[in-house]
Amino acid sequence: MSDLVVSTKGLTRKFGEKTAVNNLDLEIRTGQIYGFLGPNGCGKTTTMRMLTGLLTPTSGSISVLGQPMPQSAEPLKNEIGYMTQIFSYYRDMTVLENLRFAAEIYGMPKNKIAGRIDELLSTYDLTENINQLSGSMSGGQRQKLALAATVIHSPKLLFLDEPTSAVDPETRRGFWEQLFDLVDQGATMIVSTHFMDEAERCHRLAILEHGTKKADGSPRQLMDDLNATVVEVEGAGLRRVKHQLDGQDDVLSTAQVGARLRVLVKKSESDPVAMLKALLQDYPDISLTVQRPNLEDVFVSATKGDPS
Ligand SMILES: Nc1ncnc2c1ncn2[C@@H]1O[C@H](COP(=O)(O)OP(=O)(O)OP(=O)(O)O)[C@@H](O)[C@H]1O
Repeated sequence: MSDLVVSTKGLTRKFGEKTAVNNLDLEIRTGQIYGFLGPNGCGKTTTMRMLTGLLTPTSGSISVLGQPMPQSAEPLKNEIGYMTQIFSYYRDMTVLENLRFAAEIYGMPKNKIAGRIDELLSTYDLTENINQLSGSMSGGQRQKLALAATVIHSPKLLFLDEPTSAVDPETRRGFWEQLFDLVDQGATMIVSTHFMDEAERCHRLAILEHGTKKADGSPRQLMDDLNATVVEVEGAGLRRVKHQLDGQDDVLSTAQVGARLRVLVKKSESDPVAMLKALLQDYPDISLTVQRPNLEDVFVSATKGDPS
């Protein structure tokens, strides 16, 4: 049996003249956290809406859990959970009321609802908030409620659209621990993000820009396969050094990170340090060292853009 949970071929969505998603081929396997990494407007939400059957593609095909989308959206409703970018539960309802409402939407058997809600309140640390209006909760608590409501029917496949963009780093870490618990229980998930640290936690990633997939693979594989050498420059006058290097043929990008300038040099350059030294003869006191690539380097090299 195929372990493909989601596959698409040539998936495209246009809005008038605008191509939001362009010829996207995806293969997402069971038990993975698969990330869509890209800046605002690169097509992450549009892709998720097509994969969940909420939006019809302009062209291309989609298979989700072995069934065609959007035709199978209704029968697959109970197998899928979708946590949208904006909190989509009722702010003027309590935590308990929202969870009961979600259970009813999924048509859960009445005798299972109370037990499942108790379980979720405890897992997501919401027991004390049970009678609190969700509109009066903190962003982190609301996010836990949204996740609890999304998984109330124990879906096999979860879509999470920029789930942690409104919460602090500690809450984000805790949230990811909960995602790994869900994977451990057998779920597969697709998570969109524009945070590098979040993308690095995914098993696999697709880097998207202007609706096009620029690269995909595991974060480690993408870093190992980077088509550039990373050189860090340290010393005085980094802003001037940057301006000197920007636009040079073999320099893909420069970015200042604190007191260092991170320079991506084309892989075809056999001695990038010597090449940079030659360009920077007027700066005798700077030091240059080759560094391991990180995911941001991969992103910059794949898109030559700004991760926003
Ligand atoms: N209903 C729509 N009508 C017209 N254009 C749309 C529509 N939905 C999305 N778009 C456009 O398609 C492109 C992709 O948008 P999308 O929301 O998928 O990006 P995204 O990567 O999810 O970004 P964000 O995180 O900001 O939502 C954008 O240029 C957007 O303006």
